[in-house]
Amino acid sequence: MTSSLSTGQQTLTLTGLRFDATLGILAHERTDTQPIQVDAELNLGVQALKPHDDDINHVLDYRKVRQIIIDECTADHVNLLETLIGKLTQRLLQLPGVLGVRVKIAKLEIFDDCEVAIRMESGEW
Ligand SMILES: Nc1nc2c(c(=O)[nH]1)N=C([C@H](O)[C@@H](O)CO)CN2
Repeated sequence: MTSSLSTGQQTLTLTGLRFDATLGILAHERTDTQPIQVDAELNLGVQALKPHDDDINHVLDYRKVRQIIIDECTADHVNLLETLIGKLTQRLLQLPGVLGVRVKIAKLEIFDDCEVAIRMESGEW
């Protein structure tokens, strides 16, 4: 990694993004939506400490990342959390400038006594 007083390792994070999706193997999970929560970290690599032109067009807009997460997770029914997190990870790795992805997807209403979730780390970290 380049070491300089004018650069740093940058990570874009979206935490606690909640929305409804159709996901799971049970009969009601095929017909009804359920709440899920997505946490995502995108490794943007070494960046200037300050963007040189302060222009939204020259950074990865987190509004776009948020919408991609929602769209990817709500596009189709899938049986497994593992399938969903794989699809989402692949999509986020395609974004410009993204070197690595860490994603966690939690189903919020499966158990009363614990949260159930899956986490994936892929690419460069
Ligand atoms: N490893 C997994 N185990 C289970 C999943 C899953 O996606 N990955 N899903 C279910 C059901 O859909 C669950 O929502 C109901 O218990 C069960 N186990």
